[in-house]
Amino acid sequence: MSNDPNESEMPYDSCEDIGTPLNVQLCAKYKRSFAYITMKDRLPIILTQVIDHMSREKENIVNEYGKGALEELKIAIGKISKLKNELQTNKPLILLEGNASDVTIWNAFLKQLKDEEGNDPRWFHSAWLATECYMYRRLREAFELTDTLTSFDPFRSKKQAALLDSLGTINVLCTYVKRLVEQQNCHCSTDIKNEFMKLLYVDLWGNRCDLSLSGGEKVLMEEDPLQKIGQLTEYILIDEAEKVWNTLAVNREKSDVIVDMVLDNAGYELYTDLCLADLLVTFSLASQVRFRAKVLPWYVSDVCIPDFQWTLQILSNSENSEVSALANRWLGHMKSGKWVLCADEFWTLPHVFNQMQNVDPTLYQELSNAVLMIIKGDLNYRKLTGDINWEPTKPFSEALSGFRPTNIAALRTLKADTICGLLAGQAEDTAAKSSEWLISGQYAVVQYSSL
Ligand SMILES: O=P(O)(O)OC[C@H]1O[C@](O)(CO)[C@@H](O)[C@@H]1O
Ligand SMILES: [Mn+2]
Repeated sequence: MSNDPNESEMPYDSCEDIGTPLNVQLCAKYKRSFAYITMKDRLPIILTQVIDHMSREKENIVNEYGKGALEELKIAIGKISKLKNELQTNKPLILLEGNASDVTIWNAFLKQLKDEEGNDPRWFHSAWLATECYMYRRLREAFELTDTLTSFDPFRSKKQAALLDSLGTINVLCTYVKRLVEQQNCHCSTDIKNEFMKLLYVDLWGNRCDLSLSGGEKVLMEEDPLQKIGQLTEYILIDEAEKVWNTLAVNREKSDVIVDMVLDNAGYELYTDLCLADLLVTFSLASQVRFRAKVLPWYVSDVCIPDFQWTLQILSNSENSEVSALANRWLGHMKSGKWVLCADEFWTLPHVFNQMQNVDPTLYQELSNAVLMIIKGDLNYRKLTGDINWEPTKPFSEALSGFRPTNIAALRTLKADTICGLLAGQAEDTAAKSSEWLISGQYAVVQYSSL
């Protein structure tokens, strides 16, 4: 390894052949970690796919964004190739350019991200959470600084295909949910609880469908997700769904009961989010659900505002009359204000959630006005619990490290090597059954922390 901290090097030489030590943040410098595999293999593949997509779709992109887009597309491809090279050769992370509103926060973050020896942050040596978020932000920069491609989303077609490919499952779920919400008066509170639990689990398993883990490949869903719930129970390592229900039940029928849902992936997962959100407002468990989307293309499949709108529009135009009726009902929720769609900058910053109160006090305050915050997915879980290699038995509420805007429910399938809140011996038992238990998406948790 070179002694000159500014000289780039091949990352593989400079990483230690050990796993992540306990109680430190995940980082690609530990070769026996998912962070290392992600930096070395997964992220370069994602960037290559973006470049291939842009080259292949050149004509269509020019048709959509205008003639000037051709030249800017070439320049953007060059920038993304450079970005990939910087990553693969472990260069220092450079500051962001431009006047976008998050640039100052990002650059302040990057400036304080020195390593223990005071060296500049680098792809393989700095916190994985920071470097991976930075990659998506730099990708955005390649389009943001153009005249013609500012609204271009390199993952849009993958997200759209993910929804269209899961229409079979969506049809099945739709028949069930439509009947449920249309017969809202025939349900006693035990029924409502059962239905809530079912849709919560469907929503949980919907998180298996992210496209960043699969390298952009489709993740096919079960034909009938409701039938699968029972078989999947043994894969839920921590199940605090009952506590989530209790929080909602004590506030039922009250006014001003807001539930925030921090969204994760577009496609089938978003559909399951919407089904659960319909149940919440229909059965007076919430007077309003606020969906929290991303402001820029993120981790391949995350929901941005246009993805949310496109999803409702496509479903409302469906030839399947039940699918279109349910989507129209949802458009009605948007119109009436029972559902609100927000996009907040904080979710695409590199900060862990316990920094929200300092970085975005307004968002923290808004979340404090909700009765419950449902946090979807693996990345959000990592940010929620600090992205630290905790002792697996570390209590969930302690791992939140002071982030307590309201009651919190985290719904996550495990796709990164961090976990907390397990019983003694549970991590070892699960690892004995499946060595990939932390990263395969096969296992899940529903974790709850009360205010
Ligand atoms: O969509 P999710 O559930 O946040 O998953 C995102 C993916 O990104 C990572 O957090 C990092 O690449 C993975 O561990 C996970 O597969
Ligand atoms: Mn995601």
